[in-house]
Amino acid sequence: MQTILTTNHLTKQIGTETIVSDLNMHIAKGEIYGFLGPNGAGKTTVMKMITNQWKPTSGDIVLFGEKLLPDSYSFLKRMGSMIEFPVFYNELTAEENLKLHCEYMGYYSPDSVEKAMSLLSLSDNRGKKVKEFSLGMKQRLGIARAVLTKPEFLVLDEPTNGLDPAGMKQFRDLFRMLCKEYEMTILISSHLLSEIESLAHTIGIIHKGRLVKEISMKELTDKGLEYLEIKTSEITRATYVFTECLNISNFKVLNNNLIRVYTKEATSREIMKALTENQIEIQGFHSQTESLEEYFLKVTGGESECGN
Ligand SMILES: Nc1ncnc2c1ncn2[C@@H]1O[C@H](COP(=O)(O)OP(=O)(O)OP(=O)(O)O)[C@@H](O)[C@H]1O
Repeated sequence: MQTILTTNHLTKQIGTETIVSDLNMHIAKGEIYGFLGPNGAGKTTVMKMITNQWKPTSGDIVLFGEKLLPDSYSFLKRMGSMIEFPVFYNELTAEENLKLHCEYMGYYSPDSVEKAMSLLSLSDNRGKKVKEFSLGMKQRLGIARAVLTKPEFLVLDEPTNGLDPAGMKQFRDLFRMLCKEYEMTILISSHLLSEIESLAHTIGIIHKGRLVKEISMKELTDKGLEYLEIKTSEITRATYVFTECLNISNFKVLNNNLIRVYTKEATSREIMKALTENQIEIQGFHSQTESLEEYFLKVTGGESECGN
């Protein structure tokens, strides 16, 4: 599997504050990588370093197989990005802004501007000055500019900001299409779990500047987020049975009579059998599936500010 981007111990300090810390991220060619984290986690900072806007304090970034250096301008031609709020020449029209970007990037393809505007449903507004654009329209124009030169790698920072639900869905469909038909690799940040869940092949979860988890959606699904919740007044003995008899390490004591066991290491039948054989009184026993949202809260220590 070819890798488009790897970061090695990527760290960014501003003043005395470490905003991104020892971050090791891996993005495979052709995938949509969902970069998930609560507000202020460090997503934008990482994206600014990847797009060479900010220099890392330490660590490095390997992009398209080569180390990114402060003067690595050629890489940028292979990338499209929209980070934070897109900025345009407000007195120029949407079409003029896009044409200008093509010139700036040295990209000459006669129908690219038209195509990008049509992909983003902007064709009817081509002649409108950007200063007359709504926030959602600017966001569309930002994506149009990012995809204009058919980049291999697209870096999008919370691209659905300012969009209504129909617009969000349209964007998701567009990203899937760009990935599948244009073979673009896409890094997309979000604090909205629902957005990432249905889109990404891999998710990286950042929390307080650290990548706390990087996992493929397939692995996440296969791993199974199914768990059993067992109610018993004999928590200590039950945990002993898990570790000593069943060799289960993935469980969590929720309170003094409730325990949650992630069931990949043993079947629920085996768990029930072992508990009853050890004369542990079971007051409740049921299986549930953890949502990605719960998973996210778990790995970020329950401090997420996420919402749907
Ligand atoms: N120029 C700066 N100077 C000092 N601190 C900064 C600067 N830019 C960002 N930070 C701080 O770095 C941390 C990470 O910010 P960043 O914007 O990367 O997070 P984020 O995950 O993109 O958040 P959000 O989802 O709110 O956009 C925050 O605590 C922020 O206050």
